[in-house]
Amino acid sequence: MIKDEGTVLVHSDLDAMESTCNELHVGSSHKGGLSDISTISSIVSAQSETASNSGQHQLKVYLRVRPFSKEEMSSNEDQRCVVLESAQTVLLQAPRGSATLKSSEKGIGQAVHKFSFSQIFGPKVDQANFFEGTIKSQVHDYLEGKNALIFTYGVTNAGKTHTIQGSHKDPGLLPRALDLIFKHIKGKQYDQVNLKPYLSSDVQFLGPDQVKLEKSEKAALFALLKEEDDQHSKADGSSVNTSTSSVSSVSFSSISYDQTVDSDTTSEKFSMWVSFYEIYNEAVYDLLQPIPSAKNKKRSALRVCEDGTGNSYVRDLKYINVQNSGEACRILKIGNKHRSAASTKLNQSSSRSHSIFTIKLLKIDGSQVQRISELSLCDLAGSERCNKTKTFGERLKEAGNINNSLLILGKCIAALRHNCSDRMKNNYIPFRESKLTRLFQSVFCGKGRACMIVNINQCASIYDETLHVMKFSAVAKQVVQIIPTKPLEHLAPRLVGRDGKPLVKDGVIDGEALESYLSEEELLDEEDEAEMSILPQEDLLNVIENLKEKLLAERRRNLVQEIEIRKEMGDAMLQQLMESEELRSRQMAELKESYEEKLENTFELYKDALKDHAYQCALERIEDKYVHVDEFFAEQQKTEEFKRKLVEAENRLQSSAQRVVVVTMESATQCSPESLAQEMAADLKKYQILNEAKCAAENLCKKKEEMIKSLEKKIGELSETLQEAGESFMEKSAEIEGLRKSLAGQGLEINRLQRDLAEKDTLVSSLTEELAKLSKGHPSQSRPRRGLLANIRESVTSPRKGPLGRTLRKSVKATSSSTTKKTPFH
Ligand SMILES: Nc1ncnc2c1ncn2[C@@H]1O[C@H](COP(=O)(O)OP(=O)(O)OP(=O)(O)O)[C@@H](O)[C@H]1O
Repeated sequence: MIKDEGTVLVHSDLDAMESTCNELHVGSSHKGGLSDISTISSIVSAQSETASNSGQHQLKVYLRVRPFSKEEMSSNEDQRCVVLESAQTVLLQAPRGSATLKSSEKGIGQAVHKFSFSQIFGPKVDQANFFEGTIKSQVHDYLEGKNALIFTYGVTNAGKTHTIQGSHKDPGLLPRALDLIFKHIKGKQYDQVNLKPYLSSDVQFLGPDQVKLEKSEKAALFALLKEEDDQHSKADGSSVNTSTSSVSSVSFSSISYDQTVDSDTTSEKFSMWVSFYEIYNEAVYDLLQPIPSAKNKKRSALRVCEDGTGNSYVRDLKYINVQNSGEACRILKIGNKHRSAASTKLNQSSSRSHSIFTIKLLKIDGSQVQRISELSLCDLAGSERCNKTKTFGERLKEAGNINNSLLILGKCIAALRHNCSDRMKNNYIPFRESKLTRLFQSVFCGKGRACMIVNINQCASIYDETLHVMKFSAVAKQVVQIIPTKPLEHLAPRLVGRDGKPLVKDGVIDGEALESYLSEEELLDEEDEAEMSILPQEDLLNVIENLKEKLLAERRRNLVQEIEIRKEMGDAMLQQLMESEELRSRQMAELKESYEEKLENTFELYKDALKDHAYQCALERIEDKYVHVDEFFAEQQKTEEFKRKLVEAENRLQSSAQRVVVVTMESATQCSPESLAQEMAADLKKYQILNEAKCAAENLCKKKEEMIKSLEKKIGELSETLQEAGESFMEKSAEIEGLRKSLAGQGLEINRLQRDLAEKDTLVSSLTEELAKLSKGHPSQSRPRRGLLANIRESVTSPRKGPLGRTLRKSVKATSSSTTKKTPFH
């Protein structure tokens, strides 16, 4: 929050601040330009640097905005891309022509982005205020024994080297830190050179000859600088004052602190050692190592190793004892001369490597080293893109390596952030994928506090890259480091002898401790063999004895590890088998159920289909000539009625005919022939009517009989159809029966498979028991070792043929025969 011009109230609750990049819609004004805010941020005190007591620290991410150079000022570029809103927030507004603006116009992303930082330092902030506002408190913590890592991140030409090193007149963070440290230890310096940092965080006790060697190396290094200076001055044709004072004049006369030096009342002493190396094209080079004069001779790269505690260190890296800031500056100068720099399109002298300057401070009480603390300042190479910098050939390869290691750094930071946001998750952090992250790993994992300085320049031409850097930093800001609150005194460094063996108070070599202390890389390798050949015979024998012991111990460790791995693998296999068996039986049951269901459904479908079919057929056949049953019965009744009437008519006809005969006979005797003829005509007429009725009735009867016959025929056909339907139903039932039988067969197959599985279960459990017996025979060591992965790989890829496998079989035999006789490893 800006109180008034020139004053800033530091946000009391940094955690509450927005820590991610916020995308805003265009509309924020360009008002309140940089100069207003930059003057404000310059006086921010180190109050915000207070570490939390909980041991959790949000990664400090500072932003430094470089001022425009004269050329940039006079160019026509948009100079309003970066707007400092407050001491913690900054707006980035995409300039015309930038890819970001083009994308936002297409509706992808926004044109304005807002970022927050632990603290923002504008272009007018000078080096002294920047130091005060950023790492000064961390340097104080370092003097109290806390490790620290400070690294700068940004595109090329953004001011990273300027921030870390500065210039002779305007020194940067490193010279200021050195100066502060020397002021703090003034009068308490350990004036001997016999205690030297060793491996990652231990101390080596040097013998007189080693001390001599150290001194001569240092003198040679300084002589080299003098020589080079002489050569340069001859080439320049200027005269140079070669006295020590002239060299130490490189030190920072401009630095002045109100630092009261403690009076030397205690027996505490401090010894300071510095190293300077670079990571160039994924290879580590010692910048304090003279560059080979022969043109075709290459600099030798150093190896990154891990000590017994898993911390990475650069093997054979030179550490030089420095007594004052002048000497430290000369070391920095020598290293800078050897550093890989080149002229790129964007920067006249662009650092093409990541350079790391490390200061190790030993706190010594009497002859006891109480603690060792480490401060590293890392100047990362620029994160530019190749097309912007017009890089080709070697430059392109450099850019590729730079971008790759920065990409991995980004991945590590993102994974750390992810793990912080969800404590339950423990995502893999790819520290081992680049040398840079390997060396940063221990700090990020709690060995010390890290702090990131983001450098940007405001040029519109590099806006897209700058935005990328800002997004990276937004992620970094969310990383929370968990640092043990215990002071480092509790972790007093291990003191080792001249040949790297740990020393105990009475001077006796502790072989056991040594064995567990040395890393795999410290075991016999080609270089060791080469070194051995120049030792006297007695020493050689000792070395051989020592190596034999180490080898034995290593073999035992490998054996135990292999047994453990095999046991783990056995358990895992068993688990997998059980799981797959369970899965299979579940699948079988489900399959059975689904088959049964399908069969039932098909059966029902067939049944329905048959019914439908029969019904349809019957319907089709009777549809046209359908006669209702009631009608049929009515017709039958009518026929019966007609038949009855016909019989009656016939009877009546007969009786009439008889009467006619009688009457005729009577008439022939009694009546006149005329009346008789009339009567006969009338009777004949009656007879004719009756006969007609009879014929009609007979025709009707015939018709009805035909109808009955056709209906009987239809019924016959219907019963035939039903018969056919019944037969097809029987066929389908037989089919269903067949399917049921095959299902029963499958059930038997499942049972057989289950029996097989049970047999395999017993086999696995017998194997597990065997393994358990084996592991009982060999007490396990759960300490994880480097090379475990190699062992696993070996045992997984060639468990029978691999050397580890052979070792196991041999060792198992040897162990089983010897366990009863002796226990050599206890
Ligand atoms: N805060 C600043 N004040 C004045 N000048 C600065 C500032 N920061 C950087 N410069 C100048 O800008 C130029 C580029 O800076 P520098 O070489 O430090 O960039 P860099 O980020 O280290 O680049 P590279 O990654 O290519 O090495 C130098 O001339 C430097 O003096």
